[in-house]
Amino acid sequence: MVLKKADNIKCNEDIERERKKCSFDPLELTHLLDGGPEKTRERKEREYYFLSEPELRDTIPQDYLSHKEKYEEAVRKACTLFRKVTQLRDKGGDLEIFRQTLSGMLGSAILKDGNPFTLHYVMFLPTIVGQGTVEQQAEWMGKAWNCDIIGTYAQTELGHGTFIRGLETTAHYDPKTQEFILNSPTLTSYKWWPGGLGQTANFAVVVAQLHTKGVCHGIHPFIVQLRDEETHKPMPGIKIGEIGTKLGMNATNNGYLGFDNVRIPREHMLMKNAQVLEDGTYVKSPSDKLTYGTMMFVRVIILQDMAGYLSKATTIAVRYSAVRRQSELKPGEPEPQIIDYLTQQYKLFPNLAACFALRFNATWLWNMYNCVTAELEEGDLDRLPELHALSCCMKAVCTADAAQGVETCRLSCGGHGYMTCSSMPSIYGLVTAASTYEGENTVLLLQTARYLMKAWQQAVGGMTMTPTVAYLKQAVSGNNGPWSWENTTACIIRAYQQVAAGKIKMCAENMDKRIRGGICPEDAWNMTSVELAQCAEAHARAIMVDKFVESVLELNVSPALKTVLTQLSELYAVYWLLQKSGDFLMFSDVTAQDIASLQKWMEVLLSEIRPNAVGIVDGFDICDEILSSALGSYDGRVYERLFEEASKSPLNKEPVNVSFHKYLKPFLKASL
Ligand SMILES: Cc1cc2nc3c(=O)[nH]c(=O)nc-3n(C[C@H](O)[C@H](O)[C@H](O)COP(=O)(O)OP(=O)(O)OC[C@H]3O[C@@H](n4cnc5c(N)ncnc54)[C@H](O)[C@@H]3O)c2cc1C
Repeated sequence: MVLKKADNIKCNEDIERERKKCSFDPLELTHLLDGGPEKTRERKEREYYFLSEPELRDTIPQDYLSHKEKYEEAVRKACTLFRKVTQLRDKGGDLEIFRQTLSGMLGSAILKDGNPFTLHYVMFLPTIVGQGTVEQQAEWMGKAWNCDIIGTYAQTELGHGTFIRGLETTAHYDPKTQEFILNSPTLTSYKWWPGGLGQTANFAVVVAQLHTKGVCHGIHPFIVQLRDEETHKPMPGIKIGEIGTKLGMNATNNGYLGFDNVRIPREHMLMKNAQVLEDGTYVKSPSDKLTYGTMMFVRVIILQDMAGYLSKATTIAVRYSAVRRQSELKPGEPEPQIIDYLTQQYKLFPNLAACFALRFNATWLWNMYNCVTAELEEGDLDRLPELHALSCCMKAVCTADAAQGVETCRLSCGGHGYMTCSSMPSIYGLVTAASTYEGENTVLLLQTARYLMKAWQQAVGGMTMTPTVAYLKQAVSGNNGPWSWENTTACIIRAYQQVAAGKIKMCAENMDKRIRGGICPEDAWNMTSVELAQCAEAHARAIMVDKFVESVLELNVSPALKTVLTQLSELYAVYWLLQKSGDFLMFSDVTAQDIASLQKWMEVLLSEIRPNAVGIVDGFDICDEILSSALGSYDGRVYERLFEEASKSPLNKEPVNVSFHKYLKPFLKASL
């Protein structure tokens, strides 16, 4: 399909019939998701501006390129892309252009296997803003913003990713020259993973252990020049390269980096928080937590991206399921559309619902992030732990659910979902990486659990609780009020909170028992950590269900759309309850009979959503160029497109491949 839907496109008949069945206006949904008709128009204009640019199109599918060619193509496209982005920005465009073209749907349509410039915008620039002094910002921001330099963020090392205090790169201050000397003392101290580091970036924010006056003050960020600005050759003492091929994101140019007595001026340490004075005196940061700022910002963006990628996967899977006919439901009758199998609906619709859950929760967390940062500017750090705990567990649950969701969507497309031209493999590659980067998911859940353990103690001690853990008070008092189960979201939300509180309480008790039994707190923590990670997940699910339901309730949309969104929020709530039914039976007032009636409710919801499924994904309004999928295009011409894609294989360009003469024929004729 083209960027603008032409009237003369001949669509597959089944998909056309689906569109006629829709009970609401998909355009209203599009406007809601974009934030209004004007925003939709702006987005589409932007998509047209970029996607109609011939230089940004693939001449042959990327999968047929070598690793080196993929990278070179990615750099070519990234330069064209950001030239166009800069032109738009200079005409008064807002920051949303960067979001859309970097990590958003548009960006992943143009650079399908990752963008070697992403780290420059997503980590290098924000770190300078977040951790640089006003003078440092004045010096570096202009250069970085105008792409006079390209930066990356080098934190992870070969030996340490999660445990950043264990990083081994050193930065020793030399007061005589007022320079830091950077070194990689061991093999495991080599930086490993930073995007764009391999052959693209010429500068980096490097995280290293700061030593001054013979004392190590822990990790701090430094701006380091990696490559000469003219020749792009590595600077003296810099050992640099690319780490090799990966499951996905093969064009992001992830790199390694080592230092051999690399000297940088004192002013290159980012000193908004901690400082080193000329004579080497160390001035501590007012709060260690200030350095969390950039990380949290990125996590919120990750949530928004997960919602986008899952919307892409569900659009492909739902449209394909409407076109595909297979087997028979009743003997002798025509083959049904596979979307009519309840098991298929069970694969697709909870993921359709999750797209909205992720979106609404990303917006909610974004608003909270903005409030807390405003409070931070005023010196008020009170809500920082709550925000940090939320961003950790929500990032973990959303990325894990999105990866599982994309994989389920791929499976729902049968064999054709395994083809790269379905786009499912590349979407999965992008999404599953997010479970590891920006905080490994289990580790993040355990960070939230640490907060929840403290919150539990506060609730037990009768202290005032912040809103997102206020439900613990009820669990402490044991006063649940009069209770009879009804199949309503209000009841379900309460049950989710009971589960989270029950699991948190159980962890606190198990920790306590172990410690009282003579086990040291650290070992008790490790021994309880499976349950601790699960209690953080339960907390995230309680929040996500609550915020999804609340967001839909507050929407000012037509009754027809409201009904659909309500069904989706109910499905999301019921689906996850049934997935975790053991927990609900153990910790909430839900009984076995209630589970049976909830199962029925879920089946009803699946059948209610069924006629609107294609309308809902049409409402996501992801154009064919962005979907880039033979299975998911608007016109539903799946089989024609699969053939078109196969014809692009270089192997089909010649009737007989050279290997026949070289190997196959001698083998066949050898009379073994
Ligand atoms: C696609 C991609 C892009 C990346 N980009 C960058 C980048 O631009 N810049 C950068 O600096 N880094 C980057 N990284 C690195 C990334 O930040 C790390 O991989 C991540 O922080 C996890 O660290 P690790 O790989 O050392 O895993 P590990 O920490 O070694 O984790 C391995 C296992 O150990 C477990 N584990 C570790 N610690 C604990 C604990 N305390 N308790 C319980 N279990 C634990 C984990 O749960 C996991 O199962 C990238 C990674 C990927 C995959």
